Order: sequence, then C-alpha cells, then structure tokens
Amino acid sequence: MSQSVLHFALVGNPNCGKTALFNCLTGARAKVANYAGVTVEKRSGPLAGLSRPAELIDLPGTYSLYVASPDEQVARRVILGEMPGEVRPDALVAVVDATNIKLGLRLVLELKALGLPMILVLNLADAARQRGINIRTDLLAERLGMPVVETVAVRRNGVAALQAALRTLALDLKSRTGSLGLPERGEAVESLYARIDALLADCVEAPASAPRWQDRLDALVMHPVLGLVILAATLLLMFQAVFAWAAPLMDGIEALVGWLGGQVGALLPEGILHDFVVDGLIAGMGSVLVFLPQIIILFAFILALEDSGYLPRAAFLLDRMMRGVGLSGRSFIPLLSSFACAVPGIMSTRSISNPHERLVTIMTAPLMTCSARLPVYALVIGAFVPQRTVWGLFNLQGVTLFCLYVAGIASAALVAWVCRRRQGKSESFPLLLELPNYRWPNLYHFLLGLKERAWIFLRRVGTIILALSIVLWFLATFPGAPEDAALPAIEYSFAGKLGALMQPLFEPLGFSWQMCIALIPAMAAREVAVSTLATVYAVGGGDAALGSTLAHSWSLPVALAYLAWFVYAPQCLSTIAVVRRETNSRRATLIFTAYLFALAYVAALLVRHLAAAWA
Ligand SMILES: Nc1nc2c(ncn2[C@@H]2O[C@H](COP(=O)(O)OP(=O)(O)OP(=O)(O)O)[C@@H](O)[C@H]2O)c(=O)[nH]1
Ligand SMILES: [Mg+2]
Repeated sequence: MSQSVLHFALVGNPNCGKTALFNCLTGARAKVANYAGVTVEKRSGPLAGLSRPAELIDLPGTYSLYVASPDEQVARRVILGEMPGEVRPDALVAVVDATNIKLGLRLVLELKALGLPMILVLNLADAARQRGINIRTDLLAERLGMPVVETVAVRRNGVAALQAALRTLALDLKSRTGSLGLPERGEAVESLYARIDALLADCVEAPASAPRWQDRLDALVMHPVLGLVILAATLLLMFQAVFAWAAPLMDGIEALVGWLGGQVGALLPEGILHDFVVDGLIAGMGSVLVFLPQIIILFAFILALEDSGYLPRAAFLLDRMMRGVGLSGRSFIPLLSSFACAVPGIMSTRSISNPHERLVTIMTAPLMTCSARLPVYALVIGAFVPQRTVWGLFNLQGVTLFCLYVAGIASAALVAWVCRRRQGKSESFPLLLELPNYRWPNLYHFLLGLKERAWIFLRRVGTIILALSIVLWFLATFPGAPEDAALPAIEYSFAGKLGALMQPLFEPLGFSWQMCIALIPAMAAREVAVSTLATVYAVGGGDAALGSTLAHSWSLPVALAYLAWFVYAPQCLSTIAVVRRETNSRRATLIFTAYLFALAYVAALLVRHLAAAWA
C-alpha cells in the first residue's frame, strides 16, 4: 500500500521559536532572530523519523485566526487549506512561548476548535524556568486533551520527546484533503479569557511580573532622549569597530594576495598571460576580498543586535519619526533587512497591507546602506580620511562611515515625507510591534549567521566579481597602444575610450574617466567599483597600494562626491529588477531608477562644491 505524505504545520505567536524548532526537526537553516515577523512566508522541509513520509511547514507567527494582517493571513490560509495548490495540514504543532503562556493559549484554544490532531510545545522552557515559572505539563495535557512537550529549541532540549510525540501522532493519522471552514467564533472573548485564566490558575505557577531589570533597561533604552543617545552610540561603536578591528586582518589578506601574485607571477613568463593572471585575476579579486573582515565585523554586530531583542525597541523609538513621514513599524523589517541587501528587503514589503506605504518602503529601501557598498566606502574613507581621534573617543573614519549610513536613512525619511505630502494625509497606522524579551544572543545562530554572510560574500567574489574583473581587464588592455603612443597605454583601450565618452557627463562632479568607467560594472555589483579602480589604475602604470594611488589622483572634494554618489545611485541591476517584479509597473520602476540617479547626481554636485568651498 502506498502511503501519502503527512503534513504537519508549526503554528504559534510571533517570536516563540517556531523557526528554531523547524530547523531542529528538519535540519534546515532558516533565519531565526529575536523580533516578531522574521518568517514572512511559509517554508517546508522533510520530517524524518516517522513511520511514514512527512513534511513540516513553518509559518509566520499569528496571534489569532480571527484577526489577521497579510502575513498572518498566510498562516490562517495554510491551516484552513485555503491556499490554492497546497494541501491542508493533517495535524498541528502549536508552539507557545512558555514565558507568555496566556497569549499563546488563546491561539491554542482557537486551533483546538478546528478539530485537527494537535501537539502543544512549550518552547523557551529555559527562560521560563529562569523566571520561576513552573508548568504542570501533565495536568495541562489532560485538560487540553493533547500531548504537551517542553522544549528549548536553541539547545535541542526536548526535541527527542517532541519527535516521539510526533511519531505517536503519526501512527493513526489519516491524511485528508479539502479545505476546513473557520468555525464561527463560538464564545465571547471574555469567556475565552476566563477559560484561559482557569487553566493557568490550575497548571501554572508564576511570579507576579517579568524581571525588574528588563523594565529598567527598557526605561533607559526607550527614553525619548537618552534612547536616541544610546542608539547613536551603539551605531558609532559598530562603525568604529569596522575600521579599528579589521585593520590587522585586512593587512594579512592583502599580504597574502600580494604573495600569491608574486608566486604565480614568477611561474608565468612575462607577457600577456602573466599580466592577465596577476593584474586581472589576482589583483582584481584580491582588491575586493580584503574587505571580508569588515563585512564580518559589521554582520557580527547586526546579528548580535538582532538576537538580543534591542532592534524592535530601536524601531519603537524611531516610530514617532517614522510615523511623521508616513511609514510605520511595518516598514521596519523590510528597511532593516535592506542594510544587508535591498533585494530581500524589497521582497519582504509584501507583508505591508497599505499599498501606498508599501510603495514608499520599496522606493526608500535602497537608501539603506547595503553591505555591497561597504568596500567602496571603506576604500575611499581609508584613502582620504585620516585615522584621527575625535571627541576623545571616536575615530574619524568610523564617524565618516556613520555619517554615510545616517545620510541614507535621513534621505529615506525625506523621500517618504515628500511622498506623503503628495499623497495627502492618510490614516495613521498604529505600531504593532511586539517587544520581545532581552536575551543573550545564541552563539550557534550567531556563528551560523556569520558563516552564511561570509559565504555569500566569498561567492560573490568568486563568481560575479571574478567575471567582471576578467571582462574589465580585457577592456582595459585591448586594443594596445600604438607605436608612437604619447599617453599611458590604457587611454587607447576600450575602457579608456568608454571612460572618455562618459566623462563629460560627470565633469561637473569632478569624476575622472577612471571613476566613470568604474560605475559601469558596479551596476552589476557595487563592490566591483573597487576592483575596477584597481585594474584601471594598475594597468595605467600605478603600482602602489590602491588607496594611496587614489589619494594622489583624486582631490578630497571629488572623493567625497564619489561617496555621495554611492549613497544614492541605484547601482544595482538586481534591485531594479526586483522593484519591477514587486511593483509590477514599468512606470514605477522607471521613476525609481530616475529619481535615485538624479538624487545621486545632485548630492555629488553639492558635496563637491560645499567641500571645495570649505577647504
Ligand atoms: N533561550 C531560548 N531562546 C530561544 C528558544 N527558542 C528560540 N529562541 C530564540 O527566540 C527568538 C525567536 O526565534 P524564532 O525561531 O525566530 O521565532 P519564530 O517563532 O520563528 O518567530 P517569527 O518567525 O518572527 O514568528 C530567537 O532569538 C531565538 O534564538 C529557546 O528555547 N530558548
Ligand atoms: Mg520564524
């Protein structure tokens, strides 16, 4: 007899550890972080160890089946089998945050009314125990009429017991098809809560309130003035670290790349192949690779902050300002993920139900500084900004980087504000963002996240950056200079000609033809601006380290103008493509691209002239 696949779904409030459990049970590596709304789309994986083939589905968090925002609707529709082309789950694994059982039980009782077989998981059992919360699981199981398992998903505690419960449940489970109607809400909310209170009174012993230190910390962190100071200091520290801590590692990588170039160069006879391998391949990739330590340090901070519970508080703090410009807490997660890369950021705007707010979020997401800009920023800052201490504490390079990030954020706010003025006053959206408990970042997730980030970067270096470096080297090498050449050879090459063609357009900004040519491959990946500059300046006869070459070739105002250009310019074809896909409008995509290029041009022009006037 062939057996059909069983489907189990993980259901629960946001941030109760569903995805952490999903990863334990399926061996997946989906993103886990300490704020509500991390999972926005359903995801499934194979559930091994049962007597029959089975699949586990991870869903976005939801508070209730009866009120639903768009991402909560995903959960509801999957559970009820209303998703076209998807089978309805045969059984549910309800996950409840053991430190917040009351909220979780409301959903559990709603789910139970659906009549599907269920297991209740009390996750975060470690945090509950620490707070002196004591749960009589066997009594709770008896009263609810379903198995109850305590787990600590991040340490895999209780996962074996959960697997055993799943096995037992699977034994006499029949897979069914067809959708399930949402039953009429049978009772008033008051009586639902009365039932929950009775359950809690019998099964849970808990101290009266959450620990005091969390409240004290909140009072500090969310104080309207002090909170902003803390936020600014945190970010400054982060950018500080990017420069201060990375330096020795970067020197190491640079030395390694130089050594490799020397070794390989010695093996190859002088000539075109030698130049291609040493100047095109090794120098091109190496010039980007040196930024790996900075990328890792940046993400170490972001990942630690993500898991600590601080970020939603920062959003809460900024909510007033966000609301002032027509955005709300709903835009927070898309904008936050845009700091890594605008592409997933723009995709996650799907959870915003208001179309205008969604469009504004899409339009402003690329102004959040993505990690591909870091190498460009770091190169130019390293070359032009002295390593000086300012205000007795901060390093001028870190402060400059901080300013570039803030320039992006402030501009996004301005753009959102202008859009809102044009749209007219819309209803104000309340911030529906739950404040999670503070928590020490989980080391395993932290390291896993870092590894993933490093890998994404290395893969970019090994694929797109490598490919573009090769193309660029050819463009910069051929055709060769004539016999009676008066200028450096590169000026006769395709790259030189193309740069010369573009240069008049960028003349007002002071960009040299080399700076212009670097903008073209940077459309495919911003980092390539760095390797292109390395190639065009190396091939042009310079041999010193790229930074000092630039410091000699560009003036400070022009270097700052180049930075300003990169803050705004939509130098990324994948972002433009994803905007086209998500807005499904050619007009919106065109406006998006045009307005960002225009902004980049104006900003660079202003910066150049202001800096020149100042100096
Ligand atoms: N101490 C402790 N932390 C946990 C446990 N399970 C999950 N976490 C942490 O809780 C946070 C939320 O975990 P996720 O798995 O992302 O939660 P989720 O329910 O999938 O959240 P959404 O997708 O936003 O609905 C993360 O910071 C985890 O590291 C646990 O058992 N103990
Ligand atoms: Mg999740």
